[in-house]
Amino acid sequence: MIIVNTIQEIRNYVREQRAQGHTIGFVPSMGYLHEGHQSLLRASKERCQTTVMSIFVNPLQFGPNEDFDRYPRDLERDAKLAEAAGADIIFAPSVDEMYPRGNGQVLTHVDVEEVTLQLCGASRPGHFRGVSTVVSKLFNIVQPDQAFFGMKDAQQVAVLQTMVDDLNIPVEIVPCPIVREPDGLAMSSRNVFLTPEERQQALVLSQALQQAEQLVQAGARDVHQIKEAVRDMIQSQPLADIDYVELLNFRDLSPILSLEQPALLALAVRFGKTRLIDNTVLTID
Ligand SMILES: Nc1ncnc2c1ncn2[C@@H]1O[C@H](COP(=O)(O)OP(=O)(O)OP(=O)(O)O)[C@@H](O)[C@H]1O
Ligand SMILES: CC(C)(CO)[C@@H](O)C(=O)[O-]
Ligand code: BAL
Repeated sequence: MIIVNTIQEIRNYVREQRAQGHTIGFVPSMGYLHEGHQSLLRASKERCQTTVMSIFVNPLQFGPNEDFDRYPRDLERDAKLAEAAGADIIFAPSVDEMYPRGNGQVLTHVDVEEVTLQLCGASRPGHFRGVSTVVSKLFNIVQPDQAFFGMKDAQQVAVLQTMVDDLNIPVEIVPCPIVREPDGLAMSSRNVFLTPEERQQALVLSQALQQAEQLVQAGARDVHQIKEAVRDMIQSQPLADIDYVELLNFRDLSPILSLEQPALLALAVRFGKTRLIDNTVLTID
């Protein structure tokens, strides 16, 4: 597995691949890889001739009281998992390489409006500004044909799709399905922080989403009623502390009163110090 740390090296590599006529697939990540990341790499490998993965814990998208310092990191382990799933090269820059002005600072930001107002955009102020700024930098550095993102971060996909549309960035955003543990918990690098008891109670998230799917299948259309059923089920677990449960129009994340299709049912819930997100897209058959 080739690992490079500088912008110059990854640019040189991509230039060589392009000279051979290869298309470039790109999987941006913050590392500490799991099967979710590997599914993105496999999707890229299927569709593109060269697959670049970036591993960068981006300080710009973390709030002052969030978990930037304790975010799990293990590049050696990541390199093995990335190689097994088909990555050709890892770009793992330092904070100074990405932000040479120092202290993770930039004077230019990319701000996507409207689709950042709700969900994680509301509960993590500045988060999506950090995401869209670093992803536009990464797109400029790697210049991929296609970029692969997990639907676990459904709002992130909406924000980045809006960014590439509005700024005419020549990359296709490819959303990929959520990968779950056998018991239903959505895979996340942050799952390692859960105590066994929190891990057990966190199963309620996927169960509550499934229950909502069943309610809709049985004819429920009232958004308030569906959200309340999800909240009640999550709150039955004493360690669960709800940040949000929202049901929005899937296309533009605008509020809805009664179920339209497709609709995004998204939630963020804390278990101890660990904040987990999950979602499902509700459709009416
Ligand atoms: N369970 C999953 N299924 C599919 N894609 C995933 C999953 N988890 C993360 N991804 C995707 O992997 C990419 C990199 O995400 P990231 O490195 O932040 O991993 P993460 O596990 O989501 O971390 P965390 O949950 O701690 O934010 C993103 O596009 C994200 O949506
Ligand atoms: C897209 C991303 C790599 C930007 O730092 C991050 O938000 C993530 O891992 O989802
Ligand atoms: N996958 C989103 C990265 C974050 O939580 O900051």
